[in-house]
Amino acid sequence: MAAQYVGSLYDCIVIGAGIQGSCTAYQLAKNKQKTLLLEQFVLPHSRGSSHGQTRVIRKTYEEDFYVQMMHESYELWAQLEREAGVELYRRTGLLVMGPENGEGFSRLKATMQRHKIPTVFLEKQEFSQHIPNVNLADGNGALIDTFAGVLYADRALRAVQRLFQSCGGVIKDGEKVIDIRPGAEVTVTTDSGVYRGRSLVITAGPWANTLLRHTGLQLPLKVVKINVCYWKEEIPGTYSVGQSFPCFIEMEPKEGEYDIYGLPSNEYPGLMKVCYHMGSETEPDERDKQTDRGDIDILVRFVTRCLPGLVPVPAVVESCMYTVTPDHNFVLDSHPTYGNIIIGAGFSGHGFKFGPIIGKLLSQLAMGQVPSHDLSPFRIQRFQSHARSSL
Ligand SMILES: Cc1cc2nc3c(=O)[nH]c(=O)nc-3n(C[C@H](O)[C@H](O)[C@H](O)COP(=O)(O)OP(=O)(O)OC[C@H]3O[C@@H](n4cnc5c(N)ncnc54)[C@H](O)[C@@H]3O)c2cc1C
Ligand SMILES: O=C(O)[C@@H]1CCCC=N1
Repeated sequence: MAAQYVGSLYDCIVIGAGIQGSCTAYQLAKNKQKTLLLEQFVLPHSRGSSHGQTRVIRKTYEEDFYVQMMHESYELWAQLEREAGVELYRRTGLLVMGPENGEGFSRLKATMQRHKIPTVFLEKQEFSQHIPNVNLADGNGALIDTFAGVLYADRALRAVQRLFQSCGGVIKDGEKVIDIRPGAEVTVTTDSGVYRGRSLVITAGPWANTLLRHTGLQLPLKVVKINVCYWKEEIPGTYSVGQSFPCFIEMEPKEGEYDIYGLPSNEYPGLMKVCYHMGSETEPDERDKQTDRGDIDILVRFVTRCLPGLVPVPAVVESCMYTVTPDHNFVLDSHPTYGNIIIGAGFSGHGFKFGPIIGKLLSQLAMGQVPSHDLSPFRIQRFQSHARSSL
């Protein structure tokens, strides 16, 4: 057999140049680690989870651990803006509407108060004065997280990748990883090369399990296609950033249904993004064959009831994917058998805002450091009854 050429040794190889892999690679390079970032598609691309113009950023979480991570993530986004010299965040506020006496909404209110997050609690009588052109459902309460806003996602991803390269990091795009050989030095084979790393970070989004198979591990991840819907304003500007319209989340619109969320019209003038926080299962490489529109039916009913200034038929539908864990919490952990393989996965449709802090935490794991936040909610061990390991 012909000897295969094995390329130079990196301190760390990161697989996947979505927001999590790119932020991790940047943190590693900033810490003087010789780092290679591998991406299967030619960049930029729209086949994973990090593309598109906008994402919501907020501290509005029920769980203390997410709020604590978001405190630092906001600081790191601001630092990225300074380093890159581009605007990545626009403050709009976030309106949260939810069953006033429901468990989720009550927990959210309590967490906001406990963490002293600047919040306006809206009484029913004053709701339409503060938020015109929105119908608050009977039985719903409302609050505004005043520092929440919009992240410019595509711009942020490009900025982080640029900063990574400016620290000496190497990006090889259009190179699909086809094999991983664990060991003291991990060997990573792509369709056009072989690389070695002292550590490996797998941040492959919807393809996480495809790659983890090479390491004998499978996680309970469900990949779903999201129909990203934009809706036309009857009167252009009604729900726009220019009119200070906030992002919003409606929690549990109906029993058994997932949240619905929206962002003010901005990237496509006259169109507001309103989406359902779940989709139908898909294979990541077969996304466009998944044509279920049940989520769009739910959105049409919601827009008709709640947002009377929008035409209740989506004007633009784009596609994206979530990789969802059973508890909707992330996976941030070392591989159970190979301590130098680090996994960032299962971001469950809410990971973008955490990109910089996740990058910091995964890089700390890859460098063998103690992570600066408690990662116990994100351990693989919590899936013990689900995880299928062939090791
Ligand atoms: C419609 C939508 C709306 C969202 N809204 C929000 C929001 O408002 N706020 C928020 O915080 N989050 C939001 N999210 C979630 C957030 O965008 C994701 O959690 C985040 O982008 C996940 O990033 P990732 O890097 O894990 O995955 P990806 O972006 O999918 O990156 C993984 C990368 O790995 C590459 N890869 C996979 N396999 C290989 C291989 N074999 N070789 C080389 N490369 C490989 C892929 O090509 C891909 O580029 C939203 C997501 C969607 C889809
Ligand atoms: O993560 C977010 O903030 C958005 C909006 C709520 C549902 C999922 N993504």
